[in-house]
Amino acid sequence: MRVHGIPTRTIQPLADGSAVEIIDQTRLPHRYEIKRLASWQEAAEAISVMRVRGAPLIGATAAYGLALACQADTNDTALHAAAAGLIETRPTAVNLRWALERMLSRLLPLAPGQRREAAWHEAAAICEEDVAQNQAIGRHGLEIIRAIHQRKGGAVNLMTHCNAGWLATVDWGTALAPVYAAFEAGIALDVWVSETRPRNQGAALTAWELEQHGVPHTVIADNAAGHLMQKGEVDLIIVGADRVAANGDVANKIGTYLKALAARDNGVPFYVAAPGPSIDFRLASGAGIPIEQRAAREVTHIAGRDVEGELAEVQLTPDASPALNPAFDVTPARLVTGLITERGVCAASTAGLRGLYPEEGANFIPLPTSPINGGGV
Ligand SMILES: CSC[C@H]1O[C@H](OP(=O)(O)O)[C@H](O)[C@@H]1O
Repeated sequence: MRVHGIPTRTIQPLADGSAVEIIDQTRLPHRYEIKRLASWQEAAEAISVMRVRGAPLIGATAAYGLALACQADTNDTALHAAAAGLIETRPTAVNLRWALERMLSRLLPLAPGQRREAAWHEAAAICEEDVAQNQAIGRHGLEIIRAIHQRKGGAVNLMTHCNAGWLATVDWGTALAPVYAAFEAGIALDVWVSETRPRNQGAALTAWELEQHGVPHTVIADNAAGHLMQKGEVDLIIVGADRVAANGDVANKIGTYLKALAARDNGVPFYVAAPGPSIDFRLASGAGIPIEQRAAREVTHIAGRDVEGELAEVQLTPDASPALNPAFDVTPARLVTGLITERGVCAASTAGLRGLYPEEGANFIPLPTSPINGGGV
C-alpha cells in the first residue's frame, strides 16, 4: 500500500540477498522506521517482539529467516536449528509452521550448494502469493460490502478488530482488503476501528494505515463495540484470523470472541477473512489451537507520544497488581457468518472449507510428523 504516497510493502528483500528490510511496527504510528534483518536470529527477534506481526507477515518473515540462515550455512543441521528457533517465536498463527514446513520441504531435498538461491526464491514466492491471495480476498469481500451498500442506500459502517490490514501481511491485508477494494470502487464506507487492548494494534496500526490511504474511520474503545451494535451503527464486521481450524473455529486477537457474541445478539454479519495458509487443515477444532500468553507488562503499561512529541511508556496499574495477558481467543464457528478466503466465501464449517480446498480433504487428520524438529504447532 502507499506510505506518504509511495507504494510500500511490509517486508522487502535486498537485491544481494544479504538481508530484508521491514517496517518496525513497534514504532508506529508516531515513527516510521525501517529495520534491516540480516540473520534468522534477527528475524526471530522481530517476530517475538512484534516488529512484524500478523499471521501472513509472520509466515513471510520466518520464510526469509530461513533464507537468511541459508546465506550463512546451508547444511541440514543449520536449517533445522533455524527452523526450531523460528517456530518457537509465536505459537498461535499457523502461517509460521506452514511457511517453515514449505521452506524445509523445498530445501532439504536439494544439495546444499543449491539451497541459498532456492531459499531466496521460495521466500519471495510466499510473499508474492500472499499479495495475490489478499487481493482476491479483497475482491470477494467487496461483493459483501457492495450488497450491503445497495440494500442500505448509504455509507456502510464496517467494524474491525486489531490490525488485519496490509501491515499484517506483505500487502493489501486480509480483513481490510475488502475495505480498500470498496474504497477504490467508490463505495461510501466508514470503518469503526476497535483500539484492541492491550497492544492497541487497532488504535496504532489500523488507524495509521487507513489514514495513509484516506479511508474514513473512527477509533473506538473496545468496550464501545457492543453499544454501537445495539444502536444499529454497525452494518458489518470483518476480522482477520491467526488460525482457522478445519471445522471453521477461528483463533484471532483477544476480544474477537466478545465482538462475535455481540454481533450475533444484534444480527450483525460477522465475517472472518483468512487466506489458505491461515487455515489449519490438520486441526479438527479450535480447542486445539495454542493461545499465546504474552508479558503482563503489555497490560500494565502503555506506550505513546507525550506532549513534547517524544515516545514514552507509562504505567497504568498499581505496582503490586498482577496482570494476565492471553493474546488470542477462539471464536466458535457457529458465531461466524462466513469465511472470506482467496478462493471465495464459504460457511465456517468442515464442509465449507472442503468445498474450497478439496485437495486438503485427505489432511483433515493430523500428520504423523513435520519436517520441523519437534513437529511444530
Ligand atoms: C491477517 S492476520 C492479522 C491478525 O494477527 C493479529 O495478531 P498479532 O498482531 O498479535 O500478530 C491479530 O490477531 C490479527 O487479526
